[in-house]
Amino acid sequence: MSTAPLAFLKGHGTENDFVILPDPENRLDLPPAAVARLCDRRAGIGGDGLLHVVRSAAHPEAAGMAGEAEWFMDYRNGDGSVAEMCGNGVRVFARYLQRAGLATEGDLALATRAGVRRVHIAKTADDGTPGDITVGMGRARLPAGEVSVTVDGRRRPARNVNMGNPHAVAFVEDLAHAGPLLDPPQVTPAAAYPEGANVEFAADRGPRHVAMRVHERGSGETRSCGTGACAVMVAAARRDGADPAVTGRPATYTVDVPGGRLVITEHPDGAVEMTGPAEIVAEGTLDARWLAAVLP
Ligand SMILES: N[C@@H](CCC[C@H](N)C(=O)O)C(=O)O
Repeated sequence: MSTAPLAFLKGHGTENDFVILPDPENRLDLPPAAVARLCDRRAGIGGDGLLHVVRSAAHPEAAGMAGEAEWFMDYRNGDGSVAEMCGNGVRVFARYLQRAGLATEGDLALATRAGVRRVHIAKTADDGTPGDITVGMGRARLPAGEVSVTVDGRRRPARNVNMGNPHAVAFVEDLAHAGPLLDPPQVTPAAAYPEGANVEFAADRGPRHVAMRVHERGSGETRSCGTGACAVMVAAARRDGADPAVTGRPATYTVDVPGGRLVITEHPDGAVEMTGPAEIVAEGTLDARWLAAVLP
């Protein structure tokens, strides 16, 4: 049983919110039930997910990246499951490092389960507003084969896009057509997503401008998903005849999410970049008695 006080922070990126647990030497055992309790909005701190901040060299999944990236984002979904990548999480993770004096404005490399991600922290404005953060999200993979998403009894064609984690993107005329999104939409064929799927519903707002809602694997409907916004951008560019690999020109889309706005560019070599805000909203100490009951 752990009784030592434990520091936490709370942050969000376009209202995709996270419990942040700094643990440089990877001393914490974080079983799924403990993560789910920390992310519980009534019985815990509350968050869509958890960012466990660990030195790459101290984590078995990241030690191989330690030469390139000092810090590893050990990301967990709100239900305690592990995910490969979290786009909003990377920005919030970088903001935490900046606030803690472990990173400065400018360039930074972070280790994730999807590989090393390059990050740029823009300059803080004169009024103190922190600069936006740009993340090199890697290349999208578009597995072959048709997929579809069924919600409220209506089946819609979707695009299978992998941004390090799996997404199904369905275009709709109206985001309300996604329904209440209380349950995971059904994605078929299930074999296309052996590890489950994040499901995005996207609607046009103007030229190179879309809006989306998302049901996240392991978290439910959230107010933003960075990898999901990138998946939507990539699917929209293919649909619009703007695939940079074909046109030879970068494509930039604005993606509105319920919690804000992200700007995403795909380059002719396939590299996807996402820019958006990230904010730390609180820091504190977990109650030792509560923690002893939650952590093994
Ligand atoms: N909110 C994230 C994605 C988090 C992981 C996802 N739920 C999964 O299981 O793949 C983002 O901003 O990308």
